[in-house]
Amino acid sequence: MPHSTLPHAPHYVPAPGAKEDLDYADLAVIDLAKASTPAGRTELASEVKAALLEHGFFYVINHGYSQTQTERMFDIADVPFSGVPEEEKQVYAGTMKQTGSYQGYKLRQYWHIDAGVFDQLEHYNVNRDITKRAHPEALRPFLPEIKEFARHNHYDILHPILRLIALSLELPEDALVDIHRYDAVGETYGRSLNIPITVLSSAHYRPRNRYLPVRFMKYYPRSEEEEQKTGNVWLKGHTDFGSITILWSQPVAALQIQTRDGNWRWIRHVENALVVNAGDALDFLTGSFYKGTIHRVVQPPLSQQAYTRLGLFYFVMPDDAVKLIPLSESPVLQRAGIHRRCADADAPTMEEWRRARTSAYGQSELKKTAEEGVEEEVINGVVVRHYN
Ligand SMILES: O=C(O)CCC(=O)C(=O)O
Ligand SMILES: [Fe+2]
Repeated sequence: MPHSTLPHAPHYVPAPGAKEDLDYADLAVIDLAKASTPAGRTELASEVKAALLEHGFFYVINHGYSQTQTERMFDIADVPFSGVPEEEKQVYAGTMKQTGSYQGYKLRQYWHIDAGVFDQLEHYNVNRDITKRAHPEALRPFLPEIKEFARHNHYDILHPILRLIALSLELPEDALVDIHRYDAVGETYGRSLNIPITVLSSAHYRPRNRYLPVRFMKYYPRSEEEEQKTGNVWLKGHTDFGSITILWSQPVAALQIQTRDGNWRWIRHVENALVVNAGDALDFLTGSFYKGTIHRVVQPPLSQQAYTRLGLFYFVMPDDAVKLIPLSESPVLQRAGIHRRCADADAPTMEEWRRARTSAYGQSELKKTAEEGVEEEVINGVVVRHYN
């Protein structure tokens, strides 16, 4: 589509880079341009393996979107927040607790953070059903571009990364691609491997998850009182629910990972790069060989505290019917030893895990543990921890 035909979106001006010298994590950079040849993929697979083992976070460059295309997506990402009246936002509010599913807005003050303080961030989750009434009016002109963005994330970024992860486990290249389909409408799958999934007949299987995993997210500066009561934590330490999360790097420093030695380190912004991290589903599928990485969001450093922070994400999950048990065919996992978080017979499907985690998040009662700042809850028989 030539640029002149695109609908106008006000330009979102991001904050300038952080001036402070922060304690940044040293993450590997995966150059996706090298993934076009078998030799390149072999090389990248070992880099991805090292990165997933060390931090569970890495950068991806050469992902196929130019700086201009990425900026345009950030402009669109701001529309649900700056371009939609508050009353209309209420109409499209999601019902996460009731349905265990993200759709539409998560409005501000929905999650309990700590000490009676609720969050100051909004997100807007896009669903696949792009019939007109499903989205606020201001967003409708951009639906074709959002759909194309989702398609690009799925086929041109996610699938190449999943091939590298499969190779790193010495599995057939498409082993993970096969359980992360874009359009899940009725077909059986898992053909290249004896993949541990619940195969439902195509006649009966209709995907219940109608939502594209695209998320726009905007954090607003908080009051001094809120900062104090929460120890500057904006979003508690957690692991993501899915297999991987693709975060489009943005300049406001606030995201931190908990390194394997227990320290919090900042994630540095890299212009037009992606920040990719492993979540619960990858942890289940690899018998904790690739662990979901704990991360949190805190108040930005002084030089960026006056700005909003706009995020753009693709939250990836295996198909709903996939049972989250280890890919025990992997010679790498066999050699490393497989650590199950629960017995295979009790393992949740992705749909069960997604719904249970979504409805509990920020709403459930958490129990303190013996460890300072660590709380936990039990979801589907599996212990889930939260870190302050
Ligand atoms: O805003 C960020 O940088 C991370 C947000 C996050 O961890 C999440 O939404 O799961
Ligand atoms: Fe997260």
